[in-house]
Amino acid sequence: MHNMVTMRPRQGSRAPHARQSSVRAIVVFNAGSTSLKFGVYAADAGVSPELLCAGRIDNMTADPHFVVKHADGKPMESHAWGKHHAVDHKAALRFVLAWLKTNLTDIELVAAGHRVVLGGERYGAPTLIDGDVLDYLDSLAMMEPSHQPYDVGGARTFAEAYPDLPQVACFDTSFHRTMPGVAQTYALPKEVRDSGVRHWGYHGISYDYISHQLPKFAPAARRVIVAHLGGGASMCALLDGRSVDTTMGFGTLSGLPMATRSGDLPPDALLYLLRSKQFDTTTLEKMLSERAGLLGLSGISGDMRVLQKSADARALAALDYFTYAMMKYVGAYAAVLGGLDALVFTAGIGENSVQVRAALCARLGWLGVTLDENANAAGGPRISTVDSKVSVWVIPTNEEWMIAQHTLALIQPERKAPCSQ
Ligand SMILES: Nc1ncnc2c1ncn2[C@@H]1O[C@H](COP(=O)(O)OP(=O)(O)O)[C@@H](O)[C@H]1O
Ligand SMILES: CC(=O)OP(=O)(O)O
Ligand SMILES: [Mg+2]
Repeated sequence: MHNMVTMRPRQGSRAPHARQSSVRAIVVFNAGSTSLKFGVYAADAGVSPELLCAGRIDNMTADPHFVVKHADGKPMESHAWGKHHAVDHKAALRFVLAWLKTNLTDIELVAAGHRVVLGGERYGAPTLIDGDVLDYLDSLAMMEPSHQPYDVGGARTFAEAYPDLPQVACFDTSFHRTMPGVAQTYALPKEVRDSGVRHWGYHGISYDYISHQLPKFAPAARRVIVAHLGGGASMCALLDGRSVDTTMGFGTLSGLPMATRSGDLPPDALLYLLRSKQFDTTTLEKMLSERAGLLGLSGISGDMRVLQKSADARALAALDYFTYAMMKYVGAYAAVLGGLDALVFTAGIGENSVQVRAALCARLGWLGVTLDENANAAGGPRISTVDSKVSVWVIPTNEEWMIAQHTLALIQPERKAPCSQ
């Protein structure tokens, strides 16, 4: 075990011998739609990546907050920019790098790992990054414009600061390449399917992590649905730990309604909006990704914390719509799986919203789900009663740990990749 990382004193100079005792470490970045998360992990520790400190910049477009914690959860640093201030992903990553450089006296960075949402036809597994890889991943921004540019931009920004360090990209889409052909396909002519219009599926790094955690809690569960409910939200049907279907489709707008993203919308409605000239492709995309979903439905906010506190009927209607959409997919995926053994909630909303978990479970009584209200209020891990036919869990995701594991495995090929934390 390494000692807890130390913070450099704000005033005064670096300890003269800090370099000799420095800990070799990697930094991992996870750029989400509303946040930039990062983790610093020891590079030379045992088989499992050892966290040294972790942090995040949350609510980046409205009220950005920077928080860093030691591995044991003790606060290390916090900073707020103030309301109505926006921090973009490039500025956020630069801020984190500057903070690491200034404040961690005993860390020597040796590599970086990045979450990249879309790996395309070329990458079904994590890869070391070079200029050619970045150019290919950049070219996919045409398919997924809301995360891909700043995911790839993160690797480019890191390379500006540390041009000689290796970097690794881990893809959201990789985990879903186990889906059967029928679930990866849209009913389109071959030349269109061949141009990359297929059901990619996202949040795969998170599902991969959960698939390795769940057996510790529910070893016999074979037919599982995981609900990753964050700023972006999706559900995944897993059979024996492998993805067989998932709600996000070609890009990150489809499937469940999200904070500000529409979720499923019929193609004829999109054509109508373009044909009637209410929107062009740019304004349509902006509306569907920034003004739709829970924000569009409620007219109040896309932030679940705000909606849950509101007594406004529009907020209640938006919450109702959210759990209704989830219920429909649970029904569909129970059919795909031939039944259901376990349901897992994860990510910002899934881990924290007692209300959303209760509302979905209440809709799933027909499937044999019985909620334990006290356990739900306490945050789990098990939130279903002992006699519930389907066990229900709250398991915090850890995409950063998963990326750290892949990054270490690629920069140290002799290292044996463990399956679980
Ligand atoms: N206590 C809470 N109750 C309900 N929702 C919450 C709570 N804390 C965070 N959230 C929701 O979690 C979302 C962010 O989740 P996260 O997984 O971090 O998102 P992302 O990776 O997409 O940035 C926000 O939309 C926020 O509303
Ligand atoms: C893929 C995606 O939507 O990611 P996030 O939920 O982190 O925005
Ligand atoms: Mg996320």
